[in-house]
Amino acid sequence: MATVSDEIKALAQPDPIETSHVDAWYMDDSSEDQRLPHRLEPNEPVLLEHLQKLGVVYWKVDGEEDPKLQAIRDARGYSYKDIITVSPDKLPNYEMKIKSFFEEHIHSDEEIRFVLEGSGYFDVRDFDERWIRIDCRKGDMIVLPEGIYHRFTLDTNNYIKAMRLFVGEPVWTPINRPADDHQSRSRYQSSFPASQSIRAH
Ligand SMILES: CSCCC(=O)/C(O)=C/O
Ligand SMILES: [Fe+2]
Repeated sequence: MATVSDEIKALAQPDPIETSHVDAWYMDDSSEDQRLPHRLEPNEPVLLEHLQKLGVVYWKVDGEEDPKLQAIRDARGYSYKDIITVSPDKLPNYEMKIKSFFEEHIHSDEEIRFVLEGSGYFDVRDFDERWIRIDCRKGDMIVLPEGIYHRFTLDTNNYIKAMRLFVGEPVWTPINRPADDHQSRSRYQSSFPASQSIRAH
C-alpha cells in the first residue's frame, strides 16, 4: 500500500517528458536587445529530454496552493523561500541587477525558481557551448543545477514575479565565467559527463 511519503515522492518527481511542455530553443548570436526571443530561423527547438541531460529539472505547478509545490519542497529539502519581483519599478538597483543576472555565471548551489506572474528567459549553455533559451512563465518551476553556466533576462514584458527556493540559508552570489576551476563546475562536469565529451567550437 502506498504511504503518504510515497505519494509526496511521486508528486515531486520531475514532470514526465511525454506530457510536459517546455518552450526552449537554440539562440541566434545577434547582439540585438537581450529581451527579444533570439530564435534561429528556422526555429531549432530543444526538448525537455535534452534539458534533463543538462541537469535542468522542470515542473508545471498550479499556483502556490498546489500540493505539488509542498511535495517538491519536502522531497528536495527546500526549506527557504522568498519572492523576487524583477521589473524597472519594483526591483531596487534594477539596472545593476539586470546586468548582473545576464552575465554568464554559475552558482555553488542549485538555482530554483517558481514563476508566479509574468515571464522571462533562463539561458543555459549546452554541452557544445551553444546557448539554449528557456521561456519561463506563470506556473513554470525550474531548477538549474549547481555549476551550470547560465544567465537570466526579462523578456519585452519587463516583468516577472518568482518564488526563490533554497536548501538552508540562501547564497545568491553569482560566480562569473570563467569559473572552470571552481569546484561546483567540476562537480557539474562529473555529474553530467556528456559535458566533457563534446568540445566547444
Ligand atoms: C526570476 S529570478 C531573477 C534571476 C536570478 O535570480 C538569478 O540568480 C539569475 O541567475
Ligand atoms: Fe544565476
